[in-house]
Order: sequence, then structure tokens, then C-alpha cells
Amino acid sequence: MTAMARAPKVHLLGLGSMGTVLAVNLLRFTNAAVIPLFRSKEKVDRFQTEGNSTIGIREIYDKKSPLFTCKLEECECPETYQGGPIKNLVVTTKTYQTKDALQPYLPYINSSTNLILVQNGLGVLELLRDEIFTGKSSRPQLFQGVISHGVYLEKGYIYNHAGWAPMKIARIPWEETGIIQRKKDAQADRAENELVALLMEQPFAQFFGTQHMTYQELLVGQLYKFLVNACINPVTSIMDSLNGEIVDDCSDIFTLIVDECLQVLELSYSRIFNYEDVYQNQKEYPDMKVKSVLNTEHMVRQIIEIGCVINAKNSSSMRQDTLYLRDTEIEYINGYIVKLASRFKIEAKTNRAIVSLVNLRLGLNRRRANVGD
Ligand SMILES: NC(=O)C1=CN([C@@H]2O[C@H](COP(=O)(O)OP(=O)(O)OC[C@H]3O[C@@H](n4cnc5c(N)ncnc54)[C@H](OP(=O)(O)O)[C@@H]3O)[C@@H](O)[C@H]2O)C=CC1
Ligand SMILES: CC(C)(CO)C(=O)C(=O)O
Repeated sequence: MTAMARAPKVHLLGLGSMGTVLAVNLLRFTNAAVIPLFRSKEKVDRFQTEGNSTIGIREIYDKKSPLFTCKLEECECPETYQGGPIKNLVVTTKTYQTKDALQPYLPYINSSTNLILVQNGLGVLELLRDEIFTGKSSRPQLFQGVISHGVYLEKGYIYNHAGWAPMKIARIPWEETGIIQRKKDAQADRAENELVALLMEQPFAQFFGTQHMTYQELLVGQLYKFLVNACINPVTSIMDSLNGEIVDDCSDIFTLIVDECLQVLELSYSRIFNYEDVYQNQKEYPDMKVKSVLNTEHMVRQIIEIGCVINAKNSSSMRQDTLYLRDTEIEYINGYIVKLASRFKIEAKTNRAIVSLVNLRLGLNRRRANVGD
């Protein structure tokens, strides 16, 4: 039986920018049922009454594109959820919201649940392993989505899809020892796993740009995307700018940030940075370029291209947080480098300064909102 025939149910935790772009595209291009899990009954009621249970995406990267809207037939929150075990769970909350958001649904997540994290940054895997899913036998099937689409709120439940870029997906191993996967491991997921099959189903995969791969390939993509976020997100927040506005003058600060991040990441992800030396020409494993991709000069060019050119009209997710006076993901991005560096007994002064400046920007915005400027 194909995924199309079964109409998979996808529960979605985090109906914000990323959640909405995924939900709208899943509903447009597959037969999946998407069920958002809201924070509270009050949020469900507001969505149903003020929002008429409708979400929308305006693809502003394509001037001719109409507004795509979808009505969500079912939605839940911790007070109302009475369903059985959850089969497919997409987590699109901010990283720092993950633990609280998952907590009410833990009784419904088991070893048959497919749980995919679609988030920026690093550090959530450790959180899930050490603080949430501590019992090994009941851990869900875990996947990661590394997403480069740029999306921000227009108003209500309508979001602007400002930059189109692919989403890479792979199974995450729960243990460090499993980080190098064989090509046939990924092929098995594509054939047998409902969530992977759904996300790779055509025409969804083509329109949304999903690419499925082994974990080590995803990890290179994740570190790459991490470097994009370590530059674009804090710098646009500190400067309070759209991504495209900093295009001409950002390469110096980006070089400082990337150089320091790479020094620290190389220490922690040595198996990935040494992959080419060990696995080159081993047919069971994918060929992968690491050192020619994850180096400062190449990355700074790529970050400017993805962050400031393709996503020129985007207001980064961290800048959105500082504008709406919400906590930011800085501890899972530049702050993660600071913590990792201290584990290796080295200093990460540039990233430490970046963390302080983002916190200063958020503090200043909150103060202005409270006492005026
Ligand atoms: N926006 C972008 O362009 C991109 C974002 N990303 C990454 O994707 C992830 C999501 O970001 P983004 O979509 O921008 O974030 P948003 O803030 O737009 O969305 C997060 C959503 O999670 C919901 N949420 C938070 N806590 C809970 C909870 N306890 N229960 C239920 N829902 C909850 C929020 O609802 P509530 O209103 O109740 O707080 C909100 O709707 C982040 O890691 C981000 O870095 C990646 C690429 C691009
Ligand atoms: C789209 C991009 C790269 C930059 O805006 C992003 O990931 C974000 O805003 O968090």
C-alpha cells in the first residue's frame, strides 16, 4: 500500500512560520491530514473563531503567486487531545520551546512514532536524549529536517514565504556510534518509513525541495546551515535589518564568526571532518565533500548567497523574535559554540560577544516597549 493510499496523519507541534509553510504544502501536494497541536485551548478557540481554522502562505519570492490558503479540519491542544499514539510528529517550535511543547504529548509518543525536528541550531538532540526520552526502548524514530526556506509572519495566520531553498532530511541515530550510515540504511527508510515516504512523495518533494540522505550527509548540511544561522540570525537581529540590507558590508563579521565556529566544530565533529580520509571509495557509503565545503572562505560566500541574496526579503527568525520581544534561539546557535568551546577548554570570544549583543538588542527592545525610547 502506498503512502498516498493510506492518507497519513501528521501532528504538527509549532504552527508558526515553518509549521505553516510545511502544513500548507503538505495539504496542497499530498493527501496527508495535518493536525496542529496548539499550546492551549485559548489558542485553539482563537484559531477557530478569529482565524476560521485557516492558514495561508504567500510565496513572495514569486511575484505572480497567489495566496494559498487551507482550512485545518482538526486541531488539538493538551486539554483536548484524546487521540491514541501519535504516528508522525513534526516539531517546528523554536529550539528552546521543544521540551515544554513535547511534555503533554509524551504519553502518546512511543517507539513507533516518527518524530522529525525541523529547527535551526544544534543541541536539541542532546536535550531529547538526556532529559526527555531517557528510556532507550521507548524512544521514537527520530529524524531531522534542515530547512533553508525563509518564512515570516504577515498577519494573523498568513505567512510570507520569502526565500525558496531545499529541506534536507535524515534519520538521526540516538547514539553517537551510529552517525555514519550506509546508503542502504537510507534506502530502507525511503521504502518503509511512512513519514520519509510522505516527505519524499512527488510532487511534494519537488515543490518543497525535500532531499533524503544518510545522517552524515545531513550533518554536513546541518553544520553548513548552522554557520548560515550563526551569521545571518544574530547579525540581522543586532542590526535590526532585513537579510538583504547587510549584503555589502557583512563579510568581515561573518569571517570572524565562521572561523571561530569551524575551529570548535572540527574538534567536536572530528568523524565528519575526517570522513573523506576514511570512507572515500567505500561503495557502501556515500561520497561526501567536507573540507572543501566547510571552510571559512567558501562558507562566507555561501552564507551571503543563501542569507542575503536568496533570502534578501526575509526577516530572519531571530530578528522576528527580537521584534516580537520573544526569547531567541541564541543559546542553540552561537551560544552552543561558546559551550562546546569551553568543553574543549578553549575560548570562543567572537561568539560570546555575539551572544551578548543579541541579548542586549532583545533587552533594549523590551525596555523601549515598556518605558519608551
Ligand atoms: N522562519 C524562518 O525563516 C526559519 C526558521 N527556521 C527554524 O525553524 C524553527 C521554527 O521557527 P519559526 O517557524 O520561525 O518559529 P515561530 O516562532 O514562527 O513558530 C514557533 C511556533 O511554535 C509554537 N509553540 C511554542 N511553544 C509551543 C507549545 N508549548 N505548544 C504548542 N506550540 C508551541 C508557537 O506558538 P505560540 O504562538 O503559542 O508561542 C509558534 O506558533 C526554529 O528553530 C527556526 O530557527 C529555519 C529556517 C528558516
Ligand atoms: C532563512 C534563514 C537562513 C535566514 O533568514 C533562516 O534560517 C532563519 O531566518 O532562521
